[in-house]
Order: sequence, then C-alpha cells, then structure tokens
Amino acid sequence: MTRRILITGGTGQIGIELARQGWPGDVDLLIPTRGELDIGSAESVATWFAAHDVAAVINCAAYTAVDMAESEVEAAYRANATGPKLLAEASAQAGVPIVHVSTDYVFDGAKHGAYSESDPTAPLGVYGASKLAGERAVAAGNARSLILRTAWVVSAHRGNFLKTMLRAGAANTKLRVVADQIGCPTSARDVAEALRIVTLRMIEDVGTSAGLYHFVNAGEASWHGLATEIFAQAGMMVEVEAITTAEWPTPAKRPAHSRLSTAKIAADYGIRPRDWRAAVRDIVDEMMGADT
Ligand SMILES: NC(=O)C1=CN([C@@H]2O[C@H](COP(=O)(O)OP(=O)(O)OC[C@H]3O[C@@H](n4cnc5c(N)ncnc54)[C@H](OP(=O)(O)O)[C@@H]3O)[C@@H](O)[C@H]2O)C=CC1
Ligand SMILES: Cc1cn([C@H]2C[C@H](O)[C@@H](COP(=O)(O)OP(=O)(O)O[C@H]3O[C@@H](C)C(=O)[C@@H](O)[C@H]3O)O2)c(=O)[nH]c1=O
Repeated sequence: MTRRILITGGTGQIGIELARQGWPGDVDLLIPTRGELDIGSAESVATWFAAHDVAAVINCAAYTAVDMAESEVEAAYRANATGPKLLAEASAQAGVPIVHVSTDYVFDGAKHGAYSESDPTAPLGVYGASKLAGERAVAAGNARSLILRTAWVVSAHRGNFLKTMLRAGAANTKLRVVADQIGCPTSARDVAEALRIVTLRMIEDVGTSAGLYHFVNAGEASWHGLATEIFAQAGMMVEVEAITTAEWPTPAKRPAHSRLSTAKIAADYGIRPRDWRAAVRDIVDEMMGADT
C-alpha cells in the first residue's frame, strides 16, 4: 500500500531537499503549494485534510525572515505558531504522526556549551518566540510528534547566508561580517536526510522516539568563519573583516552562542552528522556547476 507523506514548505530550502531524498518505492510525497495549502488558515487545512489521506506530515513551512519578523509579528505567528497548531491537530485527528522543524533561535545564546534538548528556552526576537510557540502547539496538539531543531541552514536554493555571501563577494572585494555569534552551519540536504529517517521510523512506529531533537552539522563557526570558508571553497579573493555584533546593527537580536548538541539523535536514531565544511563544499560545488 502506498504511504503518502505531506510535505509543507516544498518551495523552501529544506522542502526542496526533502523531495530529492531517496524515499522507499512505496512512499508518495504530496507537496502542495502555499496556494493549495495555506497552513495558517484553518479552512485551508481542514479542506486539504478532508481531501487527502496521509501516513505522516513533515512541516517545513515557516516565516523565516528574522529581521522582518520584528515588525511583521502577526505574519510570523500565523505561519510559525498557528500553522503548526492546525497541522498538529489535523494530523492527530487523522491518527498520523507529525514531524516539525524548529530553530536554535529559541535559545538566548547565553550558554557557553552546546545546547541540549532539555535546556531552557528564552528567545530574543519575534521569529524565535513564534517558533517556540509553534513547538509547544505541535507537542500539545499531537502526541505522535517529533520536533527537530536545526540551525544556520544553507543550500543552493532560496535565500540563505551562503548565497548572500556569494552574491556580495561577487560585487565587493571586502566585506564586514560578525565574528562574535557562534553556531552550527548546516546543510538543508543533511537536515532533509535526518527528517526522512525520523519520519519513516515515526510512521513504522517501531522503537520510535517522539519528542524533541537537535540536528546540525558537526563543528562550529562564527558567521565570519562561515563566510571565510565559503570564499575559500569558491576560490574567491574576498577580504572578510571580522566585526562585532554592535558594529552590524539589526532589528532582531540574535543568540551569541547557539551551538546544538546532537548526542540525543545519535543515541536514539543513530544519526551522526558530517562536518559543516564538507556540507559547504557540496553546496558550493552544486552552485558552481549549476545555474541556481
Ligand atoms: N533557514 C534557516 O537558517 C533555518 C530554518 N529553520 C526552520 O526550518 C524550516 C524550513 O526552513 P527553510 O527551508 O529555510 O525555509 P524557507 O524560507 O526556505 O521556505 C519557507 C517555506 O515555507 C512556505 N510557507 C510560508 N508560509 C506558508 C504558509 N502560510 N502556508 C504554506 N507554506 C508557507 C514558503 O512558501 P512560499 O514559497 O510560497 O513562500 C516556503 O516554501 C522552518 O521551520 C525554519 O524555521 C531552522 C533553523 C535554521
Ligand atoms: C549579510 C551580512 C550579515 N551579517 C550578519 C547579520 C547577522 O548577525 C548574521 C547572520 O545573518 P543572516 O541575517 O543572513 O542570518 P539569519 O537570518 O539570522 O539566520 C538565521 O535564520 C533563521 C531562519 C534561523 O532559524 C537561524 O538558525 C539562522 O540561520 O550575519 C554580517 O555581519 N555581514 C553581512 O554582510
């Protein structure tokens, strides 16, 4: 029997990579556009679920513009809190699991070690707060839910820091990038692989571990370190000046140290991420070889 999996956010970085994963032959991915399924609309969600039978939901749809969220609070909460709540309730009603993607920006970044799943959250901005509200709504709305927090996602698609740097580096010989925010750069493709593994286990319900998990690529970097590595791998001669957060003012405050520990997903699912530099290498190669 065919197992249909709903993927929301299919035009986003992680959604695109999910569609490219090697899924078992009996899996059929349903990837509606936002026009076909608007997760922030109760009517749209109800209509979509009434018309489709699914074995699981993977929610990759979100409002991800961190600075704009500070002024577009309602839009951020609609996509990041109301949407996940509606999807969790609809999937629970259908008796199927939901896998939901969240972020390191639920933390305030004051911890000097890697954050584990049991660490207290304290978002600094609207984006992080709206994502935290989404996490809570998913956990409350469907007992068969798995929330996967990731961070600093890069890919050859859509908007992300890697693409911003390649574009800025092509137009400037010198850039200024903050060096006092530390995190874990992570490939959208690797997140998609982790999502595939945990979703199939959630559907099969064999030794399944629902709950909260962290997944990021191994190692750590500052935004400055990430930019420097991107230019080195792309063979671009761009001088990257290390600056402080105070020297690059933004509407949203960002965590200073948001490294995530992946010990739990390694223990429960056997997922062991590769180093972020290898992931960046693959993306730079993809972008150099293709017209994206
Ligand atoms: N990007 C990052 O650095 C990180 C992302 N995350 C999380 O990972 C997940 C995926 O992020 P990413 O792939 O980067 O996101 P993108 O910004 O690349 O894509 C967002 C997706 O959400 C869709 N979307 C937005 N609002 C709605 C809505 N109301 N109904 C249906 N679809 C909607 C967009 O559709 P459309 O094309 O129509 O706009 C798009 O497909 C999100 O939960 C995000 O919070 C976590 C950590 C880091
Ligand atoms: C473009 C640019 C940014 N910066 C700084 C601003 C900021 O502090 C930092 C990162 O910039 P960005 O705005 O691209 O990244 P940002 O949107 O904050 O990235 C976040 O997105 C959301 C969706 C997440 O969930 C997070 O995990 C994280 O990936 O780099 C510079 O210092 N120089 C520059 O030239």
